[in-house]
Amino acid sequence: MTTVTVNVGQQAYDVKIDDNNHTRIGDEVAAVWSSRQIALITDSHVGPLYLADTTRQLEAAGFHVLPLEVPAGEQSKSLQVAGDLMSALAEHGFTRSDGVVALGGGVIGDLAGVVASLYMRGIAYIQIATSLTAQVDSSVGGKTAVNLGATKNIAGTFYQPDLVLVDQTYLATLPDRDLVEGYAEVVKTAALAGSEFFDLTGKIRSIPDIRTHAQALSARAIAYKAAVVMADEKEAGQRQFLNFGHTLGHAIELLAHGDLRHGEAVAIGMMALTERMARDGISPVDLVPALQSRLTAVGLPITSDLLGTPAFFDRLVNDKKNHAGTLNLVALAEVGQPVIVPKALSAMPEFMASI
Ligand SMILES: NC(=O)c1ccc[n+]([C@@H]2O[C@H](COP(=O)([O-])OP(=O)(O)OC[C@H]3O[C@@H](n4cnc5c(N)ncnc54)[C@H](O)[C@@H]3O)[C@@H](O)[C@H]2O)c1
Ligand SMILES: O=C(O)C(=O)C[C@@H](O)[C@H](O)[C@H](O)COP(=O)(O)O
Ligand SMILES: [Zn+2]
Repeated sequence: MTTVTVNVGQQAYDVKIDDNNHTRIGDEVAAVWSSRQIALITDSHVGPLYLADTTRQLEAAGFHVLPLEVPAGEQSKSLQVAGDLMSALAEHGFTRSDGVVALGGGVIGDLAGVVASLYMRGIAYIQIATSLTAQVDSSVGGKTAVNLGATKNIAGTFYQPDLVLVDQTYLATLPDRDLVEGYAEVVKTAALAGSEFFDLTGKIRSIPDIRTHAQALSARAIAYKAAVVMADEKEAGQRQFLNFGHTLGHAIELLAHGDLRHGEAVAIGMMALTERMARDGISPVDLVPALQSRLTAVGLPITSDLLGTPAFFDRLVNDKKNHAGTLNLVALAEVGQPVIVPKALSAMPEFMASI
């Protein structure tokens, strides 16, 4: 068992990484919560696989469980779905003594986090991370979000969970494409963290390699992310680095209308920005093939026709690192040395013209 403790202000919680966690859910939840009602939120892919057993374990530990299932996929990250879930909690008499457990990937974690943070102005929250994205990134740090129309993660909160359970056993049922999308966030984190972690990703040459090393990748990625979040929970400074690849990536993700997963779009965003920054002497030239080799080894896309289109530039305005018309782009001066490169939004079309 690897335990990473995330200490933010007056609140601290554990991220527990172990391939037996899926059998210990009742005990682990009971160790942090006394008896209460639990809204167990999952999606239509994870539910049929794990909802019944998770419910059984929580009930055996003395909890009353309200299972709530939403359609799988990014479209469930909406105010409508969040509102429907909160209405269900109200109908079932949930109070501030009750809690929300997210059982799923990043979509369920982000959505259930919104529900937990808004219902009665905040009730307790636990994440059981079942996808690689959730196990290396989204379950930790307290960013919750839904999308509004064409804008990604535009409504949300910073709201930390009481516990995160990570168990690579769940990945056995995760389809390859969803696994690989999560791996893009691993490459992002490794490039930010430094050469030791980045060199490790250089040894991942196939999808089976990701599965073999998932636990080690998760432990390293979460340790790095936890340290960043503890230093800057609300993204006033260094937490912006975790957005490497996301400014361009989120724009592409939205314009692809579901054809690209989040991690795939982030992979494209990391590559496009690094190529451009290398040309300006901000990023080292050899970082371009190093990133490209890690991403393409597992089949991640590295470019898109959507980059540089007028619609693409229109989307950049909604990035949370846009301050009064200046975009704070995250680039790498070296592996392990992220830097902020401010660019006027109005200068972006010319800046990216040659990509
Ligand atoms: N809050 C954060 O810090 C943060 C960080 C990274 C990504 N995100 C968000 O996370 C989302 C992407 O996360 P994701 O890749 O987990 O997507 P996802 O939650 O949609 O999961 C991907 C697919 O895998 C399925 N799935 C999940 N676990 C499974 C399992 N064990 N077995 C079988 N199927 C399983 C899901 O049903 C879905 O179809 C995006 O919305 C992104 O914006 C948030
Ligand atoms: O935790 C963070 O901080 C991140 O930026 C992690 C990202 O991987 C994640 O996709 C996040 O949701 C993006 O946040 P946003 O603030 O750009 O919506
Ligand atoms: Zn991300």
